[in-house]
Amino acid sequence: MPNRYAYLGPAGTFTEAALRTLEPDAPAEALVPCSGVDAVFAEVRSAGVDGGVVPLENSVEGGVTATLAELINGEPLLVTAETAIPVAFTLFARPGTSLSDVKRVATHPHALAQCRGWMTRNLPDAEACALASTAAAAQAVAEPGSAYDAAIAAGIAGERYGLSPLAEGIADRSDAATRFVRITRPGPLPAPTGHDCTSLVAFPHDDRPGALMELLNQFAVRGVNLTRLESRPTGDGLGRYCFCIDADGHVSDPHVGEALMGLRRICADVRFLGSFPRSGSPAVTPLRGTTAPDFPAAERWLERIRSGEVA
Ligand SMILES: O=C(O)C(=O)C[C@]1(C(=O)O)C=C[C@@H](O)C=C1
Repeated sequence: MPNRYAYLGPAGTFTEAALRTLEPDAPAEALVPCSGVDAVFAEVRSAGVDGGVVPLENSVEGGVTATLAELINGEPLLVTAETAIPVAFTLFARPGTSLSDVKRVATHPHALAQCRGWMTRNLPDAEACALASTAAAAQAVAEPGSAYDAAIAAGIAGERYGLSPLAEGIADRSDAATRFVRITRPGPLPAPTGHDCTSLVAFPHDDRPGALMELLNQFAVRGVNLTRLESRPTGDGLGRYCFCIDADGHVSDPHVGEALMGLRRICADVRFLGSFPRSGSPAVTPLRGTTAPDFPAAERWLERIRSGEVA
């Protein structure tokens, strides 16, 4: 039996495209469309599938709240892979519709945010309606007697649901990309590749001067490069935040391991989300004294002086 993967559906979402990139050999019957990000997490947690793929962040609109909330507060899961794919949007309608007929536009809130400029210029009076995904919007527009006149979706979704393009390339930024992650139940970590990302959430003890700097210092002094820092409310009241952090390196790398231990000592809690191969640009050059071999070398030196050897 091939591994089965849940994804934010229906067929034709950017998430499906990401899943096909991550699992190119998975047969169509192994891909399980879900109606929302929370449903993907639920399928993975209940072992209905072997893994799931969800959007994590967009280069224009930022973090995907539903995914972050599940990763931060839900029953712990592991991130085991990532991919970033370019996203471009088309306005689709039922054949025969013209732009002047469009009064209600359905799409995903992240897609709407990326096309806001075009919408303001071209459809200033249209009502925007939030649906669970761009493909769900295209599917809804295609239904007979639909409550919507048009959908903002990926080219592939419009084709799949038999819609006609009214305007292509309507995103405010033509170079936008969304990062997707594969989630699984806790288990063995992906092996280090030398080009990895470690993802975690740090919960500081309390609000005081220098708390965030102290947290960041755990990485800085060990030469661990951070590629993402996002503060999210913990839900425990205004001003209470946790920090979502992505760092270069694998938790089995000595310098990453030391940074995580330092973080664990100074934080109320640290949730490890995973170490997985990084997609995209290579890591920055490590600073002197912070390359991977520098750490075991210093440890051996400490052992020698502790055992009375003259160093
Ligand atoms: O609706 C989709 O097609 C999705 O895969 C979701 C999603 C998102 O959540 O950001 C993915 C990429 C785009 O940025 C817009 C929507």
